[in-house]
Amino acid sequence: MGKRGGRRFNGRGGRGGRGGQRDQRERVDYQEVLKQNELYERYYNELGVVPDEEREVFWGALKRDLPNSFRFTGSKGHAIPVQQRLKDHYVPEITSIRHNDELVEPPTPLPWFPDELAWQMTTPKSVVRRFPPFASFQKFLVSETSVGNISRQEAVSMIPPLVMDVKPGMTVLDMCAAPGSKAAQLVEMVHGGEEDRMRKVVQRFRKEDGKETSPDGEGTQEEMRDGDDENGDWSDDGRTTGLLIANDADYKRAHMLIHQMKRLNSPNLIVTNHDATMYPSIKLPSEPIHDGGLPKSRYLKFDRILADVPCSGDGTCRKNPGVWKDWNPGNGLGLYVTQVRILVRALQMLKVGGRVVYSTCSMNPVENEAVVASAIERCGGLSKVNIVDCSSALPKLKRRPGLKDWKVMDKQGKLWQSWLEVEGQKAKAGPDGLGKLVEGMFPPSNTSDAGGDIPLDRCMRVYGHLQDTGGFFITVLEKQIEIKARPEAESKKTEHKPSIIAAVEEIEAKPTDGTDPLERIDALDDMLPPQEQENGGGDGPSAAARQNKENAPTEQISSRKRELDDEADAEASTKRPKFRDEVDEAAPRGVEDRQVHFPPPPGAQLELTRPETVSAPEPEALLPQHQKRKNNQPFEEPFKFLDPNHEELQNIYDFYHISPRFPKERFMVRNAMGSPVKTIYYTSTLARDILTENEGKGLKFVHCGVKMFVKQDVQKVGVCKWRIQTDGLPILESWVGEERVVRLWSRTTLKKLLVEMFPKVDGNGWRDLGEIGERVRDIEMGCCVLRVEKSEGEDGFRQRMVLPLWRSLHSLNLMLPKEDRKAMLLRLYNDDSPLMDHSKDRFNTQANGDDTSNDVEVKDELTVGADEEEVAAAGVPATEEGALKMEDGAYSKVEDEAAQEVGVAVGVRDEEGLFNRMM
Ligand SMILES: C[S@@+](CC[C@H](N)C(=O)[O-])C[C@H]1O[C@@H](n2cnc3c(N)ncnc32)[C@H](O)[C@@H]1O
Repeated sequence: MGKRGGRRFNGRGGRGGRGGQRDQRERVDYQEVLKQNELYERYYNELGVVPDEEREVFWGALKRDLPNSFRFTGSKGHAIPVQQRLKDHYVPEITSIRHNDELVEPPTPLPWFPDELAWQMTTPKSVVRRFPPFASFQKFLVSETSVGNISRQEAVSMIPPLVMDVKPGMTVLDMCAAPGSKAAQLVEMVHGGEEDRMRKVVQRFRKEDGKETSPDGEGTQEEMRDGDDENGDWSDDGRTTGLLIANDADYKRAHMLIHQMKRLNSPNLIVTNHDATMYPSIKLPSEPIHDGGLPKSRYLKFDRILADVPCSGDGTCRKNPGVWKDWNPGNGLGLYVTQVRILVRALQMLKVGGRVVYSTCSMNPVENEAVVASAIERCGGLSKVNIVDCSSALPKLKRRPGLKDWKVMDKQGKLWQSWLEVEGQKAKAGPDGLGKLVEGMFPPSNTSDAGGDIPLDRCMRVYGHLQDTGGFFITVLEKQIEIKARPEAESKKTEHKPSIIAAVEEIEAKPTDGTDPLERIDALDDMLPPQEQENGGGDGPSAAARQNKENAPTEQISSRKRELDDEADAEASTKRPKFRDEVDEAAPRGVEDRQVHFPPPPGAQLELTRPETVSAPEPEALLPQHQKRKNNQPFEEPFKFLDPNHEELQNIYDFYHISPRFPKERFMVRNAMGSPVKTIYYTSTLARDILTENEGKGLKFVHCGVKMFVKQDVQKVGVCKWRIQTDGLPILESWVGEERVVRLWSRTTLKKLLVEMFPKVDGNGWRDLGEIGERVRDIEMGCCVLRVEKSEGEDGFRQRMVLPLWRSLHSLNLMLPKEDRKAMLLRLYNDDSPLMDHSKDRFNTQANGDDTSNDVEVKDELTVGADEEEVAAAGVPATEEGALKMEDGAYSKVEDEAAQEVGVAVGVRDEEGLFNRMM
């Protein structure tokens, strides 16, 4: 074991070939990778992370392919039917498949994940993709993944959110969140139980109002009383009042995160783009003043924080073969300082009694136990911050205790027992070669500044051989009382060296309007009672930031930055090749790309966040004034909240007969004028307060809000131009008046609506639409809500569903993207037959000259590939009257006589990625 040599890393992925240049994205078969790295193996063997007798199975597991794991996502109500389909249909099907003369092992639930909502499968992806008997299972996976019901996620990566103990209503921060698998879990937790609560509240409200129409007899007063005691978050009519702020320092990755999170449609999510080592304090509205004094500034503190920090990722070698090739001790050493800074900042922003979960997918104690111990020490010791004993959490998860003793390997591969030994060497031979080693990387002594023996054994280590997973490290920290973190300069254990990235970014981020972010940062102390402040309570982010700023005047920063860049370049974080087996057709490319664990050197990271690499920006001079970039940051449209009495909102409320009880002051738009031009978003109250209170103060908000209403053209005066967007429907539907609701009970009817786009309603068409025929014949044109109700019998549904429906002049249409229709057909009816588009029939009939209908012709090919620019070039605004709009798959065709006269079709892809057709 541990010998270098043998087969060279070659061929499809590795080095060699074309002038020695490595193609970063080339696919390599994991089996072909040489799984040897002398330093990597020697280090972990010397540390004794597992007992000698386990060594062989430990390394054996790390050299095997990682099973594929996935999670059913969304609310429970959403996830359970999809999970049920897997259990009832695909597991039995797979159990009977033979591959290479052996029965295939079907997917199995991860024993430690609640409610069997996460599964793992040992059959290689390549087999599932190519072996014909898997075809229908593969189709299921792809289709449910494409609509966001299944999310591929490494099993161990699911652990940190599970031990955070997030309750609905909590305020949660995910400091390093991209690409967002854990953030998705967290946002689901913030919304826990919301569906049930919201429905119960509506039913109670309707009963009180004498309008009870519940067809399924659910939500009796009895249940309501029981429910009131559960889950606690009833203050906003059952909607969750909690918040997740998901952050990533890399602008591009922050957008990857948005892409991942958007499909969860949470109004309780904000995405930010900051360096977590100096995450800015977020201002809250001041409390009302009663005694005539000055309003006191308030800043947000969090109930839960996840610090899933950038790390060397050496626990991911089962799926990132680059680890075998590139592992070197410098990777972990170089990250220690940033990791400590992120954790200390997390602890500063935490409420007393709150929890920070610190995690990495590295097995290296320098990135794990050493970081935890150093952060505790910097925050004032165990009386301030303690490690939570999680031995009773996730009882079926096999794990090992954190290390209390370890050695540190320097960049040359020499192992050091203790800091004393390093100091001895320094005294003898000078610091050469010891540059990265600092005292904090070594095990804390019992007499450490932590005020006692830090119970590092409460940290959790997960190894690959225990449950056939990757390696992972998780620690839960609890804040006992308010803290004032010791500046790094005073902490003899941490490297006394400014974070150049942090310092440069801080200076760049400084608002030009004269508001110094440090003032806000310092003002965090204002949240504390005076005596706690005197006792060292409250700390701004920026013990580190202040120190950096003080220590690093600009010239010094640039020269030191160059120096660090050089150092980091020398360490050359590895950009790994992409291996063939890692390609997942179902998952968005790059989302699971673990390259992040080999973060680029600091200088490169700065580069990554530069707007130039994000997209080719307009030359600054050509941009309208409100779009000029500030501080070299990419431009983000502002978040502007609508006046609750805005005429457009009033029209919407009137048309849909929305209950006045549904809040009106949470609607916003994303344009500088603050006018509802195209899309109206909905946010929670706390998200709104944060966005408005911090506007123009240097905070980099990059996403918030759920699309609730989208404007489109209509065929008749009086029809509301604002359709309800699928994203916001679950939040709003219960409050929409019966006047705009269509109810459906039969599976046969829904199937027809899913398979057929634009079924005819006029003439005798409505007669083919089953139990909804008369209702849709008579309902006013425009958008309405289709309620699929629970009912008994073979043709009934066991789950209720709500879908948006559009009634146009002659036809009807479910406003669902094609992938959603197909996924539902597969899940509910095991049907993957092609969809039928009746608007095309009408087009053909008209073309043959034997149709008298007024419908407007639709030709698919005219829209495909067209985008907004084309419309702009054609001089037709996207929402111009007379337009015929068509969504990509979600046809919301508006048949308009005026449009017919235009006679030219132009396709537009709007901001939702949907096609709008202009005629
Ligand atoms: C291990 S990944 C996070 C994975 C993520 N929690 C998930 O579950 O999908 C670390 C992330 O930290 C980000 N990052 C690196 N340095 C950072 C910093 N100083 N502040 C905030 N984010 C940082 C990287 O861009 C990367 O996306």
